Amino acid sequence: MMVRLYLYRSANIMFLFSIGTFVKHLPISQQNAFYPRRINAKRIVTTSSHNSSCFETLTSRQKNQIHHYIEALLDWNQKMNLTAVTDVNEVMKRHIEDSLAMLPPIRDSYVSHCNSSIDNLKLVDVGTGPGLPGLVLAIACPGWKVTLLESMNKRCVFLEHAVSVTGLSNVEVVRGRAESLGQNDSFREQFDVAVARAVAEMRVLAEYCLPLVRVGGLFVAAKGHDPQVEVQNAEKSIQLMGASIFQLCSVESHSPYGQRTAIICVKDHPTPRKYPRDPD
Ligand SMILES: C[S@@+](CC[C@H](N)C(=O)[O-])C[C@H]1O[C@@H](n2cnc3c(N)ncnc32)[C@H](O)[C@@H]1O
Repeated sequence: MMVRLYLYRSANIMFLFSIGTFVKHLPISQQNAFYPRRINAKRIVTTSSHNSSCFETLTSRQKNQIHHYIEALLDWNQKMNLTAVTDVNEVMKRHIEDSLAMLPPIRDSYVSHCNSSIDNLKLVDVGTGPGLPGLVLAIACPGWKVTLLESMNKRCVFLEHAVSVTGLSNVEVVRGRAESLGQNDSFREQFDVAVARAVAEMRVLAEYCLPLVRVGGLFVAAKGHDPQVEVQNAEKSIQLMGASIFQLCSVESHSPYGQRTAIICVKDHPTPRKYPRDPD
């Protein structure tokens, strides 16, 4: 009897585990059929996958700029820790294509939601590191005004060098912490879009990024294929910052990371003055 009960329970656990694993690997839009009430997003969409790489759509001038950037990145990487990737082709796939993959969701959601032209958008990349995705987006969209925000001085020195070798005139490098800039009126609520990739979990990122976004603007976080729990844990923080989750967008990236998710939040109200809080 005991053995039968044990076998029955084990079979149930195995079944639930395999369903969980199966669901985790579905695109976001289909995952939500299994978790209908988990995330309070206004739209759950999957972008069409791109058969050709985003890089191929760039002009030859832009492709050259990307090549100069990669050269500088790998050269300086020998002296300072900028990336774990050390091969040109890998940088192209893991960093360039992965950054460019964020463009369609940014463009689509901005055009469908924000009442201003996308051509001269003001974007801040929070925790840009060596310029990802911000510097790559600045190359792809020369009409945008891009601010690269980074707290580490030596990375900012590299960023200034990268801006110089690529000949970009639409990029400003700012050294500082997002928590401080969010309380500085020259930056607070001054951007149409804030982006962040590989900086912190969503709950923390919301407090870094949303104070910088104007009312009606967007915060776009680049995440992996399974951000459900992270997003759920961040819902309260996003609301506190005056925003709501507008869209979860699966992005077919040409990078080896495969499917990525763009989490898109829209700023509905001004952020209360006490946010972002001082980390010290
Ligand atoms: C893991 S790196 C990711 C860099 C880049 N976004 C990428 O995708 O490769 C995180 C970067 O965020 C910076 N950073 C972390 N917290 C920050 C903050 N509060 N304000 C500004 N930069 C921050 C770090 O110095 C680091 O360069």
